[in-house]
Amino acid sequence: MASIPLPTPARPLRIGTRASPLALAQANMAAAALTKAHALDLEALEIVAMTATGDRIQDRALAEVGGKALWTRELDAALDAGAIDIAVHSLKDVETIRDARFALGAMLERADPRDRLVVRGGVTASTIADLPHGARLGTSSPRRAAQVRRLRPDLATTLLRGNVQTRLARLEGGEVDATLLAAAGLDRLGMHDIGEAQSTDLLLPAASQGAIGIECRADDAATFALLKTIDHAPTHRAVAAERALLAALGGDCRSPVAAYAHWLGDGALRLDAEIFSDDGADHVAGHALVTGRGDAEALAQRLLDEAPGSVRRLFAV
Ligand SMILES: NCc1[nH]cc(CCC(=O)O)c1CC(=O)O
Repeated sequence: MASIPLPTPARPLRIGTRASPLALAQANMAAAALTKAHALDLEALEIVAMTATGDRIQDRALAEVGGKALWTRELDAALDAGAIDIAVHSLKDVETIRDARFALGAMLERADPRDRLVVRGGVTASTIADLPHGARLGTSSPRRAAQVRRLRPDLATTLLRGNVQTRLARLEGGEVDATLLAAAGLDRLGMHDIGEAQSTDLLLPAASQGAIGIECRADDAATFALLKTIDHAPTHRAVAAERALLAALGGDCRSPVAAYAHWLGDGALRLDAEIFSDDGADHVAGHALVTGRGDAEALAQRLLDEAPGSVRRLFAV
């Protein structure tokens, strides 16, 4: 570790992030991990915030906007140009197949991977099953929409976009009766009391949910070595399995896919996955013990083999 050149106030490490409050909180977590691991001077790190395409578009479903890398394009360009040294991402929003110019040096320890159900004032429900008949649930996630339609075909799922604060404001404004948000995001914003966590048995999370990934340029060996020192290996291996499954399906964060890997008491890694048709009417679920990429890919293939056409048609395999 002594051989890794550390950033200094004279040559600070520039940490690139999106400018949303959640992204900034995550960038500060990455900075804190580096500071703690290496007793760095605070001025040895510099946060560089930028707006992503996905942050600018608020009125349409991102699935409709199309195109790739809605959350990463600006950070990728800055990293490639040398304007920043590392980029901190909500890994859930990052494409599974990345340009070879970038290397994922670290994942921070995963936070609570669950979704929380948040209801507006005047509605009482702690689970999806409790929601009043016909309630309107807003989400921008095709996965959450499909899961909710499957559990509660009577609910009206509508589009609700924007960052966490915007969604909560629109919920309180009465636009919808309920929404689902990642516990990790709420907690990182200090909103520990907002919403009720939903069991992963009923509502399997998205691949990478709750995981923060930190990338550097693939040819920047010193920064890669620095990131390695704050990598949380159990998180990295679990999340890599989820991402391998999603990649094998040809999916991304806009696909109706849920995948969650967690460590069992005996040291084995169990990967659970579900894939849905758009309307949530059809779905396939399965799980496997995984020791590497191949096992996750095999589970993806098994799910596709078992899936009805309505589900299979969504995936590019
Ligand atoms: N797609 C938006 C997004 N990307 C990551 C998070 C939460 C933080 C995380 O999962 O690590 C969120 C908000 C949400 O889904 O509620």
